Amino acid sequence: MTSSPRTVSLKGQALLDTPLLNKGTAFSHEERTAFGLHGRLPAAIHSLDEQVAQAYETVKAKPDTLSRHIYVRSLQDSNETLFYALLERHLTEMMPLVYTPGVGQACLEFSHIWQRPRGLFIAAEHKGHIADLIASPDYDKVKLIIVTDGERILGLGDLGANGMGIPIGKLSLYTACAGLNPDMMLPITLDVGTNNETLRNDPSYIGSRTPRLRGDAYSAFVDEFITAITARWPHLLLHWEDFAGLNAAPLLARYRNQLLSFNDDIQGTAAIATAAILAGVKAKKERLSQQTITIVGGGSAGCGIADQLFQAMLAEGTSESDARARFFMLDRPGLLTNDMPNLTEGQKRFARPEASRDGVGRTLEDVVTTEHPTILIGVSGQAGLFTQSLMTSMSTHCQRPLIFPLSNPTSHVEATPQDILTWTNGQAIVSTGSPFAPVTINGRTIAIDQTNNSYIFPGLGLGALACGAQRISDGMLMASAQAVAELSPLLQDGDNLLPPLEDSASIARTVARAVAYHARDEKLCPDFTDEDFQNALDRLSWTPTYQDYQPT
Ligand SMILES: O=C([O-])CC(=O)C(=O)O
Ligand SMILES: [Mg+2]
Repeated sequence: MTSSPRTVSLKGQALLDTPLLNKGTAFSHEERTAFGLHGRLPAAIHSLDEQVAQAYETVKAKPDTLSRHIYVRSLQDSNETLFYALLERHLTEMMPLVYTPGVGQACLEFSHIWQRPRGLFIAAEHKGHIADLIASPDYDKVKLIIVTDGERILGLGDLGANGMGIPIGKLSLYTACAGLNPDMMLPITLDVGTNNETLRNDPSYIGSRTPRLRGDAYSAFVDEFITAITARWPHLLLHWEDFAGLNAAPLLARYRNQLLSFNDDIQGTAAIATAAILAGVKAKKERLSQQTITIVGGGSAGCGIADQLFQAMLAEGTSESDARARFFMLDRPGLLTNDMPNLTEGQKRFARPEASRDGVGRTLEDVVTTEHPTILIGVSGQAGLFTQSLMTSMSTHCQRPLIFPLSNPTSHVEATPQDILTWTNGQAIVSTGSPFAPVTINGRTIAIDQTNNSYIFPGLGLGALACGAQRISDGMLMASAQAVAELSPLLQDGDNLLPPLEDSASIARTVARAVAYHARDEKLCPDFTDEDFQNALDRLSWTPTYQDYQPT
């Protein structure tokens, strides 16, 4: 308990129903008297530590991931201090529940497990009235929004309004990892319909049962949303999440200079993949521009990763044409080539100059056996794509190939780390997007790195908000990648590419600092001193502890 009591105006049930103020059984006898809580609460009085210990036991006793997810989410909706204390103290165990893979399952079941509103569902029928939806004083403190339209939820595809689980889960990591105050966050789902027939036919589906808005109607809707939020919160950070490939990059390009915003799947994923690869390449005492990089999946993540690795090669002094030649990008038609119709702008940048066979490109097997990639990245959403023969081929041509099956959640991974390490006889440096248990191979136990944008976005957001940046530049993202790369245990004789997740708080601070100082160098924010920056971090920060309350 802190010494200076907080003045609280709510009383009775209203106080217990406010998750950021509720303490449950931790209300003291005096507080129960002052706020009319006697009888509304059972007799026992517990400390936060006791509550966390009890909640932890309850989580462990649940039979499966979904029930654990439902339980921890119910804590968030009833007592956020307890929820975040639990997350912070058991981060590596709790993250897979509130985040991938648990959140993937929760999104699949979202309509069935939905109990209490959190965040905003802005539906197509609200067109013309979006400003009214956000006018409430309830939203006065908002500084950070994660928005999705639910069309590409992890590797699970179009989940419509069920995708709301993702902004909720990702926002909780801003607090659990970077310490951002949860009272400044708002998860938003743009419910523009869904093309998922199964959902539309599910009587319990909570979203709009219409086909997705497309074309001009979609653009006008998002435009109204952006106009409304920038008028309401001029200093907002908007984090775009899990939009489908056809919209993700165009939306980012359209708005990234209009407001402080980034797309986590394109830029956050790219930054962490770059961090892990830079660390791996440096540990092998090689240069990035010497690598041959195969990326399977030409969606937002694949194109984002290619762009950022390309920039990192240029920074090594390589020419544009030499750098481009290092990339092989594959998608559904196989190796992407210039002559293919309907390539996205991002794919065009990495399509190869050779001719396809009537729109069909070379297979992944062909590319691996003939081009001898040293780095293989899977962002395809297709489980099992990295076969044994492919992995053997990778390790035949490269002593220590970097193999990153990054698709989420776990069920969509291109190959499990266990299989990859077995098939390559422990030669591969493996990193996944979702969490995996350590693998023992040839008597050596290897912890599997999670090359997930959760290493980047909490610190990126914290840094950008703290320095008051006007926008998020490519340079700020590269600074975040370099900051994480420098923390790599592999560079200090450790086994892993990335620092452990338990260090998330200090990683987020390091990333925040790198991002903010880079923004200052680029003159994207007002000048600041170290002390200003520290004060700004403190103003944005929150720790899950209980304060004493006194009534107004
Ligand atoms: O949510 C995650 O774990 C990473 C991510 O952004 C995605 O897979 O879309
Ligand atoms: Mg995502």
